[in-house]
Amino acid sequence: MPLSALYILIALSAVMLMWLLPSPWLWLPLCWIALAFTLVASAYAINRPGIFRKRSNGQLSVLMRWLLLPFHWLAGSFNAWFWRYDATPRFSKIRDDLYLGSRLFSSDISELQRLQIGAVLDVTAEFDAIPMADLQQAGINYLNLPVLDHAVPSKAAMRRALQWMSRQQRHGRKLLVHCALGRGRSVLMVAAWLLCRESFDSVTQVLTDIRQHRTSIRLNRRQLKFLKRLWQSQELSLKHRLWLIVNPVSGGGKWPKYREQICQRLQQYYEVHVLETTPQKPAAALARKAIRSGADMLVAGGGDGTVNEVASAVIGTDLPLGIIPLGTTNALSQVLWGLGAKLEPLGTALEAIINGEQQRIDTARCNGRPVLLLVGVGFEAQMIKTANRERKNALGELAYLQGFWQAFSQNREMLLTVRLDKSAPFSLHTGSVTVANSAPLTTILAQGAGYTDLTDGLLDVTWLTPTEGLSDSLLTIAELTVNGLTKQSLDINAHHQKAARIRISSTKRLDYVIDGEYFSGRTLNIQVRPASLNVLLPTDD
Ligand SMILES: Nc1ncnc2c1ncn2[C@@H]1O[C@H](COP(=O)(O)OP(=O)(O)OP(=O)(O)O)[C@@H](O)[C@H]1O
Repeated sequence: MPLSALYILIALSAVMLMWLLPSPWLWLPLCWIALAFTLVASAYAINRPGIFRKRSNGQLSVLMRWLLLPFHWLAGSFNAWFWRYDATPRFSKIRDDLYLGSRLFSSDISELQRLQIGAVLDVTAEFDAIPMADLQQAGINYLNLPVLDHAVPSKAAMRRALQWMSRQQRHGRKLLVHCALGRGRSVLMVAAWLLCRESFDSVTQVLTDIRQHRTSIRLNRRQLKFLKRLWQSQELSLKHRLWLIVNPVSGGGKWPKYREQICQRLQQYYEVHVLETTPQKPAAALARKAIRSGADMLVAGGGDGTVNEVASAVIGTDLPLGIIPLGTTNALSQVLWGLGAKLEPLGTALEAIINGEQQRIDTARCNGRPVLLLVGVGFEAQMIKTANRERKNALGELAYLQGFWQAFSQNREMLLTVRLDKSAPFSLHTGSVTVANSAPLTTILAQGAGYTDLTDGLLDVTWLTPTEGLSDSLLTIAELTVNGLTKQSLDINAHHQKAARIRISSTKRLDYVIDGEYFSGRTLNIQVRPASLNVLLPTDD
């Protein structure tokens, strides 16, 4: 009987009991049982492991844990009963660097350490993993690929897990793949992994091989069919699938000039798919499409606006983001790669994508939109408004300089109410406020502290005291420049504070920019998202 049918039967039995038993005291638990099993049955019917809301740290959401408590109780009791009578060892060695096993508990950490396991792939959707802090303390990397019991993962999710396994292996880490009982879902992943890595004549052969090390393995018909289809269509390969999303008009149209060079180099290492943006097909939509198609890595080719849009699709996931700076200023790559971004932007970018390392960086959200660089109110917004596409095409970076100077000389002031974290709101009379997640030295208005840190889990708020006359404005610019060069805050006309949550409001409509794109509104709610984006950086050597 399919599991969805069994669960719906349990739900119906609970409803029947409610009808048969007159006691209202029993209605609440029976209602709970009926609801929990109906939800789980629907998730099984349409293969949606997301119902359990298992997060990337392996923990289930508190709400779903409680809502589905009757199901968890049944599943947990069944597994406990099964383990009691099952003679299969908890962990079976399949290869020197590969183990297959059943559900893990915190008490298993010492055994994992004894076996020198360095990475755990958990393919359950319905159970909490060992707390991340315990795994980290034991030096064990963790990935969850949520799959429902007796079901199969999506092809894209499976490819990502295989890439992760490949990375763990490259770093010399022994792998343990586990599900609840170590018989089905985890076997599917181990078989797929071995088919990628070694040479076999058939799926049956690889399963026979695994069975020699763990006799109790048992793929159901659906899992077997899934594996055979992947094997026959030659989709079990470890060549990374890279989606390059390019804005062809960024930087005055740099893409047509470099297209061949970029594609030729990347194709030596990746299966490359290119998608070009149009005003109707924005980069964010193309990035989401790439993820649905099974991308292992996304690369944004364009200016900071394009990078921001592509990043919006991968923030909060493990998918790595590469950047090819084809824009006018390319502020984010300046922050990430330092001088390399200016001296040899293309070479540095390709090197990072091909041989680079992944690093998690902070991002932020402003009024529901992602922020990689900064949110600017006042001068920054005026500057971006002046530096429109035509001016950027004609003048390049000078367009920004022209806009910056215009904004400073017009010196329009605003009256704002600002609240930093939980402190009391204060009124601010100013020409410029920036809230920066990251800003290179050239983003002068964000140099209140003289530097920004992409990994501190905080945002840098810089605001300027109103100036009177040109000489005063020049002194403010000089102060911000000195801050940036010395990484110190002079705190004369430019003031700075760090915060994780910022609210800026005004009685009038405000123009503001997010990563160089222009918006307007009365209130800005900005919040940092620590370590939420996985970017590719060149290695030190
Ligand atoms: N095919 C296209 N034609 C015209 N505009 C486009 C196209 N594709 C994307 N855009 C627009 O381009 C803007 C993003 O540009 P992007 O930031 O990548 O480059 P840039 O402006 O040259 O660089 P920088 O941000 O460094 O100044 C977005 O507003 C987006 O809507």
